Amino acid sequence: MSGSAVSGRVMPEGGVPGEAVAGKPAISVRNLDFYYGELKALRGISMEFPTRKVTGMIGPSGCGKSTLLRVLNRMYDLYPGQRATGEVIFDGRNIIAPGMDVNRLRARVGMVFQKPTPFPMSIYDNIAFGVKLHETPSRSEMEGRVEDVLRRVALWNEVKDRLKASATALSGGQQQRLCIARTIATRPEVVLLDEPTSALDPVSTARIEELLDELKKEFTIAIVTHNMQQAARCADQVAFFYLGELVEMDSTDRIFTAPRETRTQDYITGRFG
Ligand SMILES: Nc1ncnc2c1ncn2[C@@H]1O[C@H](COP(=O)(O)OP(=O)(O)OP(=O)(O)O)[C@@H](O)[C@H]1O
Repeated sequence: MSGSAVSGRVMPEGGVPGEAVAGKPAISVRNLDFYYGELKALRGISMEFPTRKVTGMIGPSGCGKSTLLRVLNRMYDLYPGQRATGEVIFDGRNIIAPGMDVNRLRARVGMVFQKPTPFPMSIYDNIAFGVKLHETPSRSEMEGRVEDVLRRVALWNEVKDRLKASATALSGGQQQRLCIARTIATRPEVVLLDEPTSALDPVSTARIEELLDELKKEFTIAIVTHNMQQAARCADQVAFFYLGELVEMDSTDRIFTAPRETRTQDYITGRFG
């Protein structure tokens, strides 16, 4: 076995999980703990999210995957009693330290949720709304931006004649693509996706997965999924979590063909979870 055991966790040769996948990290997590009141939901997480790669996050229900995503753009700040310690370095700064402009952070580290969550407004305004929070583009620039992001999520042809219609009238798959368009419209560096296809049919799921392949040319992506095939298809590296700990993270091939840890092997072969 290559790699070294650190605190009961197996790391790739030479250091922090994530370094096995080449490239400069967009986000580096160091010794992160997270608490919901008294409950410690994340324990000593250290990992890298390589730039313009897809990091898949897997593990049984309650192991802390969504919690980690919520730390990466400080979504937890909205809830009293929730706190993080350690370091999450993004663009040279520890984003969980006080003094961070969290609104700006959330534009740079965008999030897409499990259930499509379009705002109750038009398709056009769903995209324009977030952009206007951070920029003041001219009307024609905004129109160009809306068209561009709708094309990139392969929704333009379906909606170009009804941009002023309500987004809530779209199908679930269309709504999720709109939510991804809305997220990338603020030109983030990182896109976080929390089980983005679990509420969608197989055709819509396939379209979102194709889209991820396109998006990773431009964005660093972290995706939580319960679907092993999806992780295998989409991710460059996969992190397996169990009871709030990062058990193992490595290239997707390695995790699915030769995991170092028995718990990872048991999970990916369906023995628990
Ligand atoms: N708002 C909350 N208040 C208190 N505890 C919470 C809260 N949200 C999550 N937890 C707890 O934190 C732990 C991690 O939960 P989290 O939702 O991150 O897991 P998960 O791996 O994303 O699970 P799932 O796959 O079911 O979405 C669990 O023990 C959960 O019960």
